[in-house]
Amino acid sequence: MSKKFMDENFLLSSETAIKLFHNHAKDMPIIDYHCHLSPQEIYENKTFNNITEAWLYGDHYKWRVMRANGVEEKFITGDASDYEKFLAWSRTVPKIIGNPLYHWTHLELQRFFGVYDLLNEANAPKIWDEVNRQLQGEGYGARDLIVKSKVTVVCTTDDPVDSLEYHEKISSLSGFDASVVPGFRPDKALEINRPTFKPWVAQLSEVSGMDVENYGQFLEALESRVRFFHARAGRVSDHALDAVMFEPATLEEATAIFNKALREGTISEREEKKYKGFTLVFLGKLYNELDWAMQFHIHALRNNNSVMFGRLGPDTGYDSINDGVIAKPLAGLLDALDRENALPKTILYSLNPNDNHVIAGLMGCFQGGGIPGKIQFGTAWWFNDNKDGMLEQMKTLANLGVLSQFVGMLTDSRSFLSYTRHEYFRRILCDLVGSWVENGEAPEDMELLGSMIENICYNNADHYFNFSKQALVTR
Ligand SMILES: O=C(O)[C@@H](O)[C@H](O)[C@H](O)C(=O)CO
Repeated sequence: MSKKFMDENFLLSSETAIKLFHNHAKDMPIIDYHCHLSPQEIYENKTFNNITEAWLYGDHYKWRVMRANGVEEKFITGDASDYEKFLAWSRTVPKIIGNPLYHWTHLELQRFFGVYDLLNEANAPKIWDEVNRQLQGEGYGARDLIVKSKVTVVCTTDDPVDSLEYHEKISSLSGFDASVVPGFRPDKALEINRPTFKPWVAQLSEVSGMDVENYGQFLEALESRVRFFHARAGRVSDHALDAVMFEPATLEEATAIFNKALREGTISEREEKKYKGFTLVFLGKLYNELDWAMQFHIHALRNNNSVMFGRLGPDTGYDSINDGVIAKPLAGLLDALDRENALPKTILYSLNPNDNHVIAGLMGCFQGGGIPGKIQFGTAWWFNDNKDGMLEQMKTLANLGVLSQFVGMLTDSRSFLSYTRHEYFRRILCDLVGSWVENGEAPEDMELLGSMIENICYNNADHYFNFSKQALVTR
């Protein structure tokens, strides 16, 4: 007898898993420590004219499967109407069984709108009307969805030159208890060989109010932005290391490379490794001083379709997974910081599951400082953000490290309806631990296991990130 589709025990295959989820995971609040939500939309409590706005305007996960199902771009990112785009998505959903979007779509319909129908083209008009009726009613603004999802912290992804005006405005809102904190994402400061570098250096000078005519001034201005973020409750950085490039370098070498890049525009691969090596160590030491967590998102292969990149820009569904050597350069980078007793709390994610054991093994080389889970193997990211990817990441972490110190899930999303990904993760986590109990691999000690589950769902992240409860810290 097959289980009912997505019932209250969805993904839970044992009595132990059911108890762990319903008694310990389900009602825990959420710290979403990495996402791409707009602080402005949060501040403005953005409402959605229809479900296409909320679901399809920025979600390249959906765009990819629509394309793979033969939907014309007109109905994805083109000039079709919102209703036509919703119909195109409704035709796609029955075809994506096995993809996590099939579950996420129905979880979001269930949890936010009380709709338990399977979305398809036939019932699309009815669901469109019902969901839009609710969206246009009370309680469906961006902030309402955050509160409804029991989110206590939203950590956005922000460029160092960002004014953070909306984070400041949100912090002065009364009656909105969630903290919306900035995440320091200095990719443009590191990507010295990209055309964005020189204009970004000029922007850095302008927003910091500091001359940036040499590398020393560049580092001073960059530091001023770290402290600007810190004063606004920023406590995490995030780096996209599409390739892990590290070579030890002196200040003089990094200075010469910086000047050459500004003067000539391009530098050699070795020079790039040295520049990134020195700059990442400089930033890592600063993160450590401020007790920030440093995140490395490794091995994305971005913007592979040059025609569509030219037409739509980045983060539009044309990225994939990079491969290459990360073990030695990553070890060198972490060791360079550790040697100066300045390795911050660090979370390592790789888009390439082949890196899982490399990361989980390396993680164990730099734990310490009395900080539980100081070095984290980050939750299954992007193309790994599915049942198999999550299980692989958690089993690898358990086998090579300490699963009970894991800081758990994040949405990494641009949609305010994505918080059900935390529920999805929590169900998979509880089923994994429950399976160990069923097999006699873990004791049926519900107090012990319940505490482990609650810690992974929330308490570990609360302790690890120590986000200021005070939304704006003037320090
Ligand atoms: O942070 C990143 O670089 C990626 O998460 C990127 O933003 C990507 O578009 C994404 O959202 C994957 O979930």
